[in-house]
Amino acid sequence: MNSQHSHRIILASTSPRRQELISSLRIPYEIIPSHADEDTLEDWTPREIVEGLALRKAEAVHRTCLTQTEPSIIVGSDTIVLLDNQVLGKPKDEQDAYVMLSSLQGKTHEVYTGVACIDVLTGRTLIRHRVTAVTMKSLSHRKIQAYVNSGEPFDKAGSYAIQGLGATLIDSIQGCYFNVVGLPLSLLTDMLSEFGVDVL
Ligand SMILES: Cc1cn([C@H]2C[C@H](O)[C@@H](COP(=O)(O)OP(=O)(O)OP(=O)(O)O)O2)c(=O)[nH]c1=O
Repeated sequence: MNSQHSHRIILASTSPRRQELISSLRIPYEIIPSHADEDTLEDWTPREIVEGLALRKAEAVHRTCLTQTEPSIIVGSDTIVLLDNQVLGKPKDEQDAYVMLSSLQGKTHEVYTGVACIDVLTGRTLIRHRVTAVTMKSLSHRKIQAYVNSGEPFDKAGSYAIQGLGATLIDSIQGCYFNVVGLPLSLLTDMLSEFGVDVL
């Protein structure tokens, strides 16, 4: 085994975007989808939501790996959009996606992503988050409806995907792009490094 990659990475996620992003790190990994519930309390701050849910996803997978003897790091992650102190998750339906995009257009919002890493053998846990500011262009009703009709908003926090057709809706961002897509690679590699796993 390469000493750089002394641990296998276990991504606790069903998100195809996160799977694609982690594969770009070129380290050995496997996917174990986490089916943790995503309920949160009313008084949680955005940071508490994304860090709490990232940890819950990683812990749910950790419970299934307790007998494992191979050194591994479990990675859980959660993304929300915050506009004027209001949390926007995934849209429930087309109407919900339309309303979210109408409120986001022409304004700057924040995307929070939490990342939790658990060392399977020792239980050592690190939890962090990143924030990226995203400014959306002013959009006509026709454009918003056309984007909703594309089907892309579903399954995406805030009802858009910056990595897809949604790129055409964005004016600018400040901060990590990968944080918006759902897995801040620069933060994650810093965290992995603290476990002795160096990507480069
Ligand atoms: C803002 C934005 C979000 N998203 C996605 C990333 C996440 O998959 C999703 C937020 O939902 P999450 O609940 O964070 O993740 P998930 O349910 O898709 O996957 P899992 O919990 O199994 O890891 O929104 C984009 O793909 N592009 C974007 O531009």
